[in-house]
Amino acid sequence: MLNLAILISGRGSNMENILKAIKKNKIPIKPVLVIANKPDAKGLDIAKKLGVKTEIVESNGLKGGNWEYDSKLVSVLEKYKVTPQNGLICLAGFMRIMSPEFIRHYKGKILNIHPAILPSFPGLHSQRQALEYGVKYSGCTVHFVDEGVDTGPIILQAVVKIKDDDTEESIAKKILKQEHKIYPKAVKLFAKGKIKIVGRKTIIS
Ligand SMILES: Nc1nc2c(c(=O)[nH]1)N[C@@H](CN(C=O)c1ccc(C(=O)N[C@@H](CCC(=O)O)C(=O)O)cc1)CN2
Ligand SMILES: NCC(=O)N[C@@H]1O[C@H](COP(=O)([O-])[O-])[C@@H](O)[C@H]1O
Repeated sequence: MLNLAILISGRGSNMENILKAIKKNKIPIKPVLVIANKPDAKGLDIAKKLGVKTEIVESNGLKGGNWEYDSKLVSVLEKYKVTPQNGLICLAGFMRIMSPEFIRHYKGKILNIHPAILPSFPGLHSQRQALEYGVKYSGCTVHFVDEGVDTGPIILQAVVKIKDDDTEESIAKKILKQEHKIYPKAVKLFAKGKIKIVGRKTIIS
């Protein structure tokens, strides 16, 4: 069975949702670790209450895309036997760009949830980008993480309608509801070996 590590920076609602779905739906993957890059990440206590080990690997001002930081992550991940051979890493509100070295080390073993229908509105504050652009629909995307920002092969997407009286907060709230539906589904598909990467696309069996 694969070992799962979930990386967070804050609230951790996607992490919590994945852990509860694994237990409730008997998803064949073993959650062994939650890592936060911020010591005050609220999700850490939630993970502990759900019986999952936690570690803090602080950024200490190191910019994203930095192997000095990511190499520390790899040491912790391997301590918990989350290796390229038997591991899956889920980025869940982990607000750091992963370095090319980290991506190469865990090639095809890193997923991310993004609060927009990629390739629209990559990067930060995607819900605000959607509001300011005036789109009528937005949503969320689970994708493989590659060396680009939010450019990896897409696994699952879900759509929400944007109404004229929506705010950044109300948009984020309804997108998050969809995130909580598709991320556990993507973890289940990966754990069951149902996802095949073909070029820059995925084939789901
Ligand atoms: N190599 C990749 N790393 C990450 C990806 C990815 O697609 N490729 N996805 C992100 C998640 N994410 C959007 O979904 C995202 C997270 C963070 C940033 C960003 O610009 N971070 C800044 C710091 C911001 C901060 O500290 O608040 C940075 O890292 O310098 C953009 C997109 C996860 N990583
Ligand atoms: N660009 C990355 C990004 O914006 N990620 C977003 O951060 C939130 C984390 O919430 P959570 O901590 O409650 O899971 C989620 O909405 C996730 O899509």
